[in-house]
Parts: sequence; C-alpha cells; structure tokens
Amino acid sequence: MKQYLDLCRRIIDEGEWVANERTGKRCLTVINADLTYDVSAGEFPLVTTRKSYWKSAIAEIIGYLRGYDNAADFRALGTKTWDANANENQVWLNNPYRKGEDDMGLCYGAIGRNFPKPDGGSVDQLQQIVDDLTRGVDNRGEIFTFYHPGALHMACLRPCMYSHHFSLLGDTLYLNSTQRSCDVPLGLNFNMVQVYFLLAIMAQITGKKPGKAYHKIVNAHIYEDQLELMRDVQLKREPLAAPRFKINPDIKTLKDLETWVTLDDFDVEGYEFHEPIAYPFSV
Ligand SMILES: Nc1nc(=O)c2c([nH]1)NC[C@@H]1CN(c3ccc(C(=O)N[C@@H](CCC(=O)O)C(=O)O)cc3)CN21
Ligand SMILES: O=c1ccn([C@H]2C[C@H](O)[C@@H](COP(=O)(O)O)O2)c(=O)[nH]1
Repeated sequence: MKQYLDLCRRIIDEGEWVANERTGKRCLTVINADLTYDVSAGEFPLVTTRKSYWKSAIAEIIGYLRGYDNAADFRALGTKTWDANANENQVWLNNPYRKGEDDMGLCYGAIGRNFPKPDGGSVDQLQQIVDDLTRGVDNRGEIFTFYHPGALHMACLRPCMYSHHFSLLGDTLYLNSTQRSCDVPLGLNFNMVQVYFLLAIMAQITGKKPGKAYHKIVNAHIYEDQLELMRDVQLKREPLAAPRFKINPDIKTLKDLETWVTLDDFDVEGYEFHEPIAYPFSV
C-alpha cells in the first residue's frame, strides 16, 4: 500500500503532462515504477485508502487465464470492466474485425493461450508453463506474453500488463510482470491484486512455494479528470492494515481454474477501507 501511495505522490510531484490521442485527455505521467509483493509473507497489496472491488480484479485475470475474448464472459464471471472498451469506443466499433456486441478481439488470453506460430498452428503458452513448472523445470523462458505486434489492430485495446515471466529457484516460484501503460487510480488498484494472485495461484497449481512478485510499470499516469480526487481526497487518508488473501485449497490444476472455479473460491480477511471514490474512466 505504501508503494502505491508513494507512486501516486511521485506522479503528482514529478509528473509531466502528456496529451493522449486515444482518449482525448491529458495525463500526468512518470516513466518507470517497480513494485514488489512478497507473496510468501502474504503481503496482499490491496488499496485501503478507498474501497477496492478486488473480486472484479480476480474475475478479470481468471478471464485472461481462460482466454476469454468477450465482455459477456467477463460479466458472467463477475466483472463489468470490459463492457466499455468492447462496446463504447468508436474506433473499435468501426473496426472490421469486431465480431459484434461484447467482442474484445484478439487481446490478452485470447491471443496468449492461442499464440499464432509463423510456421503454422499456435502455442498455448500457459499450458506449457504449467507443465514445465509442475515438473520442476524452469527453462529460463517461462514467459506468458499477450503482446503480438501483428495482431494489435484486431483487438479493442492493446494489453497493458503484457508479459508474465515465471522463475523457479529450488521449489520457490517467482514472477516478473511488465506493464506498458497504467491508469494508476483505477487500473493499478486491480493490477497489483492481479500480479499477487497470479503468483499465488500458479504456485498452488504447480505445487510450488510462492516467493516474490516483481511488477514493472513503464508509463504510469493519472488522467486529468482524476487528479483532484487523488490529490485532495485519496492521498489525504491514512492507509489501514493490510488484509489477507485466501484461495480455496481444492484448486489444484489449470483445468480446475478453467472449469469450475468461481469468485466464491477466493476471500479477503480483515479488509478495512475508507469510503469509496468513483474515479472517472476513460474509454
Ligand atoms: N482507462 C482505462 N483504465 C483502466 O484501468 C483500464 C482500461 N481503461 N481499459 C481496460 C481495463 C478495464 N479496467 C478497468 C475498468 C473499469 C474499472 C472500474 O470502473 N473500477 C471501479 C469500479 C469497479 C467495480 O465496481 O467492479 C473502481 O472504483 O475500481 C477498473 C478497471 C482496467 N483497464
Ligand atoms: O490492466 C489494465 C488495463 C488498462 N489499463 C489502462 C492504462 C491506460 O490508461 C488504458 C489503456 O490505454 P492505452 O492507450 O492502450 O495505453 O488502460 C490499466 O491501467 N491496467
């Protein structure tokens, strides 16, 4: 939580204004931030200086792991966070590749679990990583990437957290996640939870101990219409004690995650938080 507040403060103190063509808004921006979550110590990085809808964040990442490409599937899992990008952005609505209502196109898991090979066919990166880690193998390239430069024009949005690289030291699993673009008031509140979750769940389904997760952010920004709420409301509040994150121990395989798991299989204990803040969202 301190890391998060420090980054928010740094953007306000040192950020530069950058015009963004896609959203038509200006963003106060810094380049490069490195956050670390000690999953072995159970340091769950949940924001306490406003109410965080952490179940939405978990639903998003489970949808990515399942390879969903449709906002309706995300809604069925428990989050509406993809509705606007799938259905309200005019550039995407005009895109000939859009397959109709709720389609998100080739983004995140839809490409990551079915990554096209130049010599034909496709690769399921996640299945390969799970198989390797389960056998105790880290080939120094256990990378789950969503970034395919030749397919970006076929998606409603380019992936923001676009690479997750897993490593084994003995039976301890580590994760390095990279994010190219970060909406700090809204997106990062979810992305921190997602990086923690990804290491915790991958350790559980591969039979490893979780170590640390390292989260690199390249472009970290606050949109102009979010600035006042961040500076004058959220940053005036004192953070509260970190809660604990619980995963149903019956989740043992990737298949379990793909088939029967719901948000009821996750819980947060001891979550104390300040009043909700409704930040504006830019489509
Ligand atoms: N501008 C922008 N920021 C993002 O963070 C973002 C995108 N676009 N597009 C793709 C996904 C969708 N994400 C989203 C979308 C909406 C919320 C949001 O509205 N959050 C509210 C309410 C959440 C809820 O009720 O479930 C919040 O207060 O956190 C958060 C992340 C993250 N990503
Ligand atoms: O997981 C996510 C997904 C998206 N975001 C934010 C970062 C940007 O504000 C927008 C994406 O816009 P681009 O023009 O494609 O950079 O969404 C996030 O923070 N986290």
